[in-house]
Amino acid sequence: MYPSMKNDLIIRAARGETVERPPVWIMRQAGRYLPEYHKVRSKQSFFEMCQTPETSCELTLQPINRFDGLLDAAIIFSDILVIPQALGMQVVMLEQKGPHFPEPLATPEDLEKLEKVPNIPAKLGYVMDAISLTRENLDGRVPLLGFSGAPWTIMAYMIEGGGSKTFTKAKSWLFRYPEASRRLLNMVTEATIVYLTQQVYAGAQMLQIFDSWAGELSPQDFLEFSYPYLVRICEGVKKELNKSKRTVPMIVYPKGAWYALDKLCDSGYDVIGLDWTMDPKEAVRIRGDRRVTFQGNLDPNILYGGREIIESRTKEMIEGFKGGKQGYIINLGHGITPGVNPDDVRFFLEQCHKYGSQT
Ligand SMILES: Cc1c2[nH]c(c1CCC(=O)O)Cc1[nH]c(c(CCC(=O)O)c1C)Cc1[nH]c(c(CCC(=O)O)c1C)Cc1[nH]c(c(CCC(=O)O)c1C)C2
Repeated sequence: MYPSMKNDLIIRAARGETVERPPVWIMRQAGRYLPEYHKVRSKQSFFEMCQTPETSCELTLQPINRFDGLLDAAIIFSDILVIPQALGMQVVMLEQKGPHFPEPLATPEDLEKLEKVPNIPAKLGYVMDAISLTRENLDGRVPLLGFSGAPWTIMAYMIEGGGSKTFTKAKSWLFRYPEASRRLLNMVTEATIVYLTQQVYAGAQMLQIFDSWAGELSPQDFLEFSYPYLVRICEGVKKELNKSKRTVPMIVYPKGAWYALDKLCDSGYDVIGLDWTMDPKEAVRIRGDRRVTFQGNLDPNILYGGREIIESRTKEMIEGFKGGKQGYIINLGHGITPGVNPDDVRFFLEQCHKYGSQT
C-alpha cells in the first residue's frame, strides 16, 4: 500500500470532473534546465541514471521539491528509447547530441535481429523498481505518471538511428516496405502494452504516450501508420488493467497532428496533449461535448520571453480553454528546453495557479 494522496487534482481533471483549478505539470520537467540535474548527470551516463532506481527517483523528485506545491504531477525519469533497447537494439546518449543507435534498422531483413516478444519485466524491471520507489518517496504529494513512446515515433528512431530533420529513412520504410513497417509497428505496440501495464502494477497512476513525430506524417499516413496503434495501446492497456479492476487515465500527445484532433477525440484516450500550433478555442470547438480533457499548450519558447509575456500568454491560454476548471490540464506544448531559467519556470507555475483559480 502506498501513502494516501494529498493532491489528486490531475486524476480528477483527466476524468473530466470539475476541479478547483486546472492542474499543471511540464513535459521534461526533470531535466537539463535544472542545475541539480547536471550535478547528478556529471557522475553517471544517461542510461545508467535511468537504470538505477535510486537515481531515477531522485531526478523525478527534483522539480517536485524545487517547486514545492506548484506542480500537480511527477513523471518518472526514464526515456522512450528503453523500448528499442528491450527489443534488442543498442542505444547510447551522446553528450550534447542526443540519442544514437550504432546499428539502426536498414532493411526489413533487420527485423529478424529483434526480439519479437521481449520479456519486459526482465529487461525493464528497473523502470518498475524506480516507479515503486518513487511512489513511496512522493508520499502522496502528487500522482506519478508513467510513459512510453508511440509506435511511429519509436519506429522513426529505430530506423533513423537518432533524431532527424526530414525523417527520410523512416518515411521511406512506410512507402517502400508497408508490410514490414506494420510488422515493426505491431511489435512495438505489443511490447508497449505490456510495458505500460507493468508500470501501473508498479505504481504509475496515469500514463502518457508520446507521439513526438506524429506531425511529420501526412493526415493520411498518420491515420494509417500511427492512429490505429495508438488506439490499440489504449484498448490493450485498459483491457488488461480491467482484469484486476483497475483504471488509470491515459494521455496521448500526438505532436503536430492538429489535423487529426476530431478523430483523436474518439480514440478512447482520456486526455489529448496539444502543441502550440493549435488554438485552444478551436480545439474546444472541435471537441464539442465529447468527454475528453485537453493538455497543453504554451510554446516552450515563451519561457525565454520575460515575465510580462509569460503572464499574458498563460492567462490567455487558460481563458482559451474555457477557464480550465473542466476538461483541462496545463502544460507546455512540448518539452521544456535546456536553457530556460528555473526562476522563470517558477513564475510560470505561479501564474498557472493565479489565473487557474480566478477564471
Ligand atoms: C518523458 C521523458 C522523455 N525523456 C526524458 C523524460 C523524463 C524526464 C521528464 O519528462 O521530466 C528524459 C531525458 N531524455 C534525454 C535527456 C537528456 C539527456 C542528457 O542529459 O544528455 C533527458 C533528461 C535524452 C533524449 N531522449 C530523446 C531526446 C530527443 C532527441 C531528438 O530530438 O530526437 C533526447 C535529447 C528522445 C525522447 N525522450 C522522450 C521523448 C518524448 C518527449 C519529447 O518529444 O520531448 C523523446 C522524443 C521522453
